[in-house]
Amino acid sequence: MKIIADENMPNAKTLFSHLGEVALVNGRTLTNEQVKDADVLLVRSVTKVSKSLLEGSSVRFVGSATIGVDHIDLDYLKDANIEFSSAPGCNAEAVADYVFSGLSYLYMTKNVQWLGKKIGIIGYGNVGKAVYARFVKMGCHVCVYDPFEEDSALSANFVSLEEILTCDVISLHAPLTQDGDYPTKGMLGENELSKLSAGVAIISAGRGGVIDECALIKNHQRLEGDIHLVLDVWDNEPVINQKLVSIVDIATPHIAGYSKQGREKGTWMVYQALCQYLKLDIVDTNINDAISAGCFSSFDVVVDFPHEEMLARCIHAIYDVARDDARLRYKYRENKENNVFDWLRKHYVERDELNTCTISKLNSSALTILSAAGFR
Ligand SMILES: NC(=O)c1ccc[n+]([C@@H]2O[C@H](COP(=O)([O-])OP(=O)(O)OC[C@H]3O[C@@H](n4cnc5c(N)ncnc54)[C@H](O)[C@@H]3O)[C@@H](O)[C@H]2O)c1
Ligand SMILES: O=C(O)[C@H](O)[C@H](O)COP(=O)(O)O
Repeated sequence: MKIIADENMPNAKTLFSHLGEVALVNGRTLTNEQVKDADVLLVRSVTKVSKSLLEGSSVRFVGSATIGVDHIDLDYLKDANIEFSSAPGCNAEAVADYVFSGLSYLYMTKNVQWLGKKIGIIGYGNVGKAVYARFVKMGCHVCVYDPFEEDSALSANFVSLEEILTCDVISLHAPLTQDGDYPTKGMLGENELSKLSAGVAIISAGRGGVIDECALIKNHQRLEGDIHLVLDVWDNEPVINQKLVSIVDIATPHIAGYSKQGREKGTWMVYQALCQYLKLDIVDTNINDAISAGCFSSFDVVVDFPHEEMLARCIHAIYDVARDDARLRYKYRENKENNVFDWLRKHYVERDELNTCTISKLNSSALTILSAAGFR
């Protein structure tokens, strides 16, 4: 069996080699010619999987080690009788870590107070739920907009999109969709963004294209810069709008989900799905062998800062979004070529999830808030 896998899929050779010959490829530039004689195709979000990529090939199984599936033509795969599996939820905790690291950055650099404030979440899937749960445990007033979930049995404080626009913090976790009843493409456009008040913080870690970037720049001007922006995802990646980069607080290259554990889990979930498809037992690799433990298993915090500062210091000890922002700005200054975005992603400096780390030696209210933030 021939397996083509994206070279940025961690552990792909280790996990899949016993099933067949594994060839690692650049997922962004993959061609029909390269996949022609493959049986299995394993991708990440940068590969557009469509008829033009697969027609005439022998591919029978496509796995995407990602949460988002907007790069996959699901209708085509169904019509062509090609099995598909993705990795729902694999990096949800990583994205939640990113959100709180971003807010902590805003607190430490601009004194943006968010604990106890009104928080709006767009999209109540695996990521939205993880983020929602953390904010609720921290005692924030949290609202969520998700037209597909509001009538379900799920309990959450569902509100309208208009209400979300009145929140102090807005965290975006909807997929990119172009059609259906509630397409997300441009869902935060001029009409919506013109309703934002000064001082709002927006974190965008779902997909580029959900926010209309021209309207965002325009409203940044309207609010005279009094809007705090943490952007991980962009329209037209990997070629991103440098004007927008220049006005946001944090600009990162689509790495919110790039914890070591989140990426490994993505590969692991696809591996499990392929074994199931092939009706094979999952060869004696259990999930604890496939997913790394963190580098710091615990640390003591003995100084009692105000909660936001204590949170920021602890979160940033494990993951500080500012380092990814600094790398992005530095690389774009040094090198104007278009491959900067993908280079940064390929050479990402690995980070652990907060949940790999235990914190001790604090009073109980401080410990409660840190465990709400994701620490063990
Ligand atoms: N930046 C990153 O590294 C990163 C990492 C993981 C996921 N993502 C993106 O985040 C998205 C969300 O991840 P997830 O795991 O929660 O996915 P999910 O599929 O579990 O949930 C998506 C939720 O969005 C809701 N939704 C759909 N259309 C909506 C609309 N118009 N308005 C509001 N909500 C809407 C759905 O009902 C669903 O509940 C993914 O689709 C992916 O594109 C990005
Ligand atoms: O949808 C996802 O899971 C994320 O956006 C994912 O982390 C993107 O990473 P990529 O597949 O582009 O490496």
